[in-house]
Amino acid sequence: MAAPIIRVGSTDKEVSKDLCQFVIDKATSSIKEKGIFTVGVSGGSLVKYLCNGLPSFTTDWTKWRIFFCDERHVSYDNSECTYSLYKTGLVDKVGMPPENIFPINPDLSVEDAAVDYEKKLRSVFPGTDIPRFDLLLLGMGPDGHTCSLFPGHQLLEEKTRIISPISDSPKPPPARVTMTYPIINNSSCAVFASCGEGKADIVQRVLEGNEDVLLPAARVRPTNGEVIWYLDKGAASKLKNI
Ligand SMILES: O=C(O)[C@H](O)[C@@H](O)[C@H](O)[C@H](O)COP(=O)(O)O
Repeated sequence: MAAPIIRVGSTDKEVSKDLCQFVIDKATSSIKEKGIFTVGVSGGSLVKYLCNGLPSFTTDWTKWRIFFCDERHVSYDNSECTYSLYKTGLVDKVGMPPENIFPINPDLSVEDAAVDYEKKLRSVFPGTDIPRFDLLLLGMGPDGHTCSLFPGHQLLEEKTRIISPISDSPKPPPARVTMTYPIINNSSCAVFASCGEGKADIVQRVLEGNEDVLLPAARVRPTNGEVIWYLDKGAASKLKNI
């Protein structure tokens, strides 16, 4: 895999604008090429970056298929529910058909919700052993986690399941459903967005560190794909090689 591409904006607002432009360009080329755009989104600050920027763009929203790189296993009316944040912040705003976004079912147990979600996901990628997303949009926590894949967790070693439950997430809430590396590293393009000086240390460790135990975000290395980092000046402030 080629080295990650790093794009630095002066503020988080500029990161949001540049990131959304990139997402729209990806969608445009995927829709032109295949008639569909498959994208995975994450929670946390990424919700703000995408929902503040994407609604102002023109695209054929009917051709989008939005999945979740991870989701908290909480009811839809819980403020922690990532799906509900995108439903109100993007889907309803742009008039996207609600059937084009695929939530995790909070009424099932976390294990059954993961199985149910994988079935829904595979229905959009018929005939493929491991679905290949056009784009995965990721965040990274201060400990280097991404999706709901946390340092030292046995899920980092998952080699067969593409979607897995987790019930001991160190980042609350504890119960979640997450993509695993087999599907993440089969994507065409994985994009991280991180802003703020609080992320500077972990960004430097992930992008320039040579730690023998790779941090979860550093393990995102699509076999036939690219990794792009959208950072603001604060998050990039400790990088030496840019
Ligand atoms: O739902 C979640 O909790 C996320 O998917 C999680 O992986 C998030 O992306 C990181 O924790 C970074 O979050 P921030 O960008 O808000 O620090």
